[in-house]
Amino acid sequence: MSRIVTPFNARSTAAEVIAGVDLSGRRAVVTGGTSGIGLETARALAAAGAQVTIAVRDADAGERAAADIQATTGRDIRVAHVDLADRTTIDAFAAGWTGPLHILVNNAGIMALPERLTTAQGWELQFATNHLGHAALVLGLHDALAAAAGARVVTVSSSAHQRSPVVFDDINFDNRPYEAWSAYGQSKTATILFTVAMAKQWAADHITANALHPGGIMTNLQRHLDETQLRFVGALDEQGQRLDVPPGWKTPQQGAATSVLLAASPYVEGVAGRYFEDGNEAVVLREPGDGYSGVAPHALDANDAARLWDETLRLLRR
Ligand SMILES: NC(=O)c1ccc[n+]([C@@H]2O[C@H](COP(=O)([O-])OP(=O)(O)OC[C@H]3O[C@@H](n4cnc5c(N)ncnc54)[C@H](O)[C@@H]3O)[C@@H](O)[C@H]2O)c1
Repeated sequence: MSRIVTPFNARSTAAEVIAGVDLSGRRAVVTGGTSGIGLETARALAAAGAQVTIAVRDADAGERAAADIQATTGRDIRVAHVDLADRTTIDAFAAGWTGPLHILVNNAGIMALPERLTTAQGWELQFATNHLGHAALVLGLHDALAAAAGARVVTVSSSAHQRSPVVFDDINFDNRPYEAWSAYGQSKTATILFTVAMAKQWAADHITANALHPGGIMTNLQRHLDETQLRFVGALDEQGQRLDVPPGWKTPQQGAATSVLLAASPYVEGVAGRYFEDGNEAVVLREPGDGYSGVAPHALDANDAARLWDETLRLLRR
């Protein structure tokens, strides 16, 4: 399998990646479309003509985001209530969806919670939100995706997947000390493994699935980082103020570019089960890596992907 290379790079914006693409008549769902990368992803898809629904936890924030996108694109945006840590809202949204769904962007996420929090089911919150919630959503929307005959599922992972494989024997940190980055990393590895499995499981339905790292983008995501951590990643100026775009980081419009590429670009037509960054397929690393670029072998392992698919279905049946 040769590596997919496009004309785009780390500096490309969502608007540049989607220029010339007409999404009229296509329907798209973007989770977490209220801020950061999701907001810019929804905006770019809407600007290209798609009928976009943002699936959001906070309805007021959703309405504000929809008004913002409408003001810049002239397109109506639908807002749906979906809390990815609350199964009932996911199931209600999926059950209420009618007709084909052409694009699903699993974008919402939480990062590096300083303490171990769990859902009502006892699932560690980052695993529950970043992976299980999206898995329930994707599975609930399967028939709508299949009906689109060529649907694309795009999942926003992170280079932080390099920090941990899925620890199948103790996913919820019941028997090991909780560590924020291991928990986030595990959840993001799960999103890639699930993508690999989905691409295989649903190939006959003409549904493609790919995952990505968006780059470093200063958003609400970093709200759990303390000053030391923010300083370590270069996110503060000399006065200790957060920089909008620290050196080497991206703007939200650049951060949305790889999501939009995978959601709509002809450059990746038919491509499935792969992991991208900076608009191109990432290099597969020999070992987990430095946490910045490339994809770790533990995130593409076919056996772990099949195991996670089965384990996810089992957990969601509970
Ligand atoms: N910003 C970065 O540097 C960076 C780097 C790597 C990966 N990512 C990933 O990019 C994605 C988008 O993050 P962002 O940087 O735009 O952050 P953000 O905080 O601005 O956006 C995250 C979105 O997810 C939503 N969300 C969180 N929990 C939710 C829940 N339970 N149900 C529904 N929605 C929920 C939030 O409301 C928000 O709209 C995340 O998956 C994140 O892990 C971001």
